Amino acid sequence: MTADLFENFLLPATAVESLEEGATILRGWALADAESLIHAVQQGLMQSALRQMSTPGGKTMSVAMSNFGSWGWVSDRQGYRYVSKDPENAEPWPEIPAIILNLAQAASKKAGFAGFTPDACLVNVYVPGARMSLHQDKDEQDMDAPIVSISLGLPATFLFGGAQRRDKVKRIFVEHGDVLVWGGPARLRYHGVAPIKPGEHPLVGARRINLTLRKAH
Ligand SMILES: O=C(O)CCC(=O)C(=O)O
Ligand SMILES: [Fe+2]
Repeated sequence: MTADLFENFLLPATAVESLEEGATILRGWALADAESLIHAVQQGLMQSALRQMSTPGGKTMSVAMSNFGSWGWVSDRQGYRYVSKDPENAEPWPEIPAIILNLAQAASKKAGFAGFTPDACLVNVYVPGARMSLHQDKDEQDMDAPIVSISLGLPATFLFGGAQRRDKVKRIFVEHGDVLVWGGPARLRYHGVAPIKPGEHPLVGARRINLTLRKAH
């Protein structure tokens, strides 16, 4: 019996799927750390609570959000931007928990982007019915840095489009523990999330949690 038969015995399987040049799905990459990640998110949210922001056009977003890191993404009547303090409490955003930072850095390296140093972690919480319409992530200063997106809780259909809004969209089923990385030639791809289907996840209930790590500055 060979040793390598047991080499990865205790590690959950991670399958690496290439979506296109610069875009990778790491299936199950966050699975082993999921409980610790969720715990870290809950801790951070005690300091900077979830809130439903409004779009520049005045609509309330269906996704509830908060941020960890030196910079937090916000939206209001003035537009989209990164700010260093939580407008709700005028305090700096909580630090990015080490477990989240380490995982994002390992994932980006695995996907071909070594040296990723995110300074912003957007926390998106979806309840069934919540969605995110097609958009580009373009409020960051450094387009050389990739985006790492961690999915926890209820599954979702991630919409991954092209360089133009009208381009064909791939529908990607993402579930608890999956990590998406996109950067380089794929950095400005349109993307979004289809309405979350009703369901119950054993760790987080009727919710999907998404952590999006970026380098804002
Ligand atoms: O929830 C997701 O998977 C995507 C979130 C996203 O695209 C964003 O926050 O910019
Ligand atoms: Fe996005």
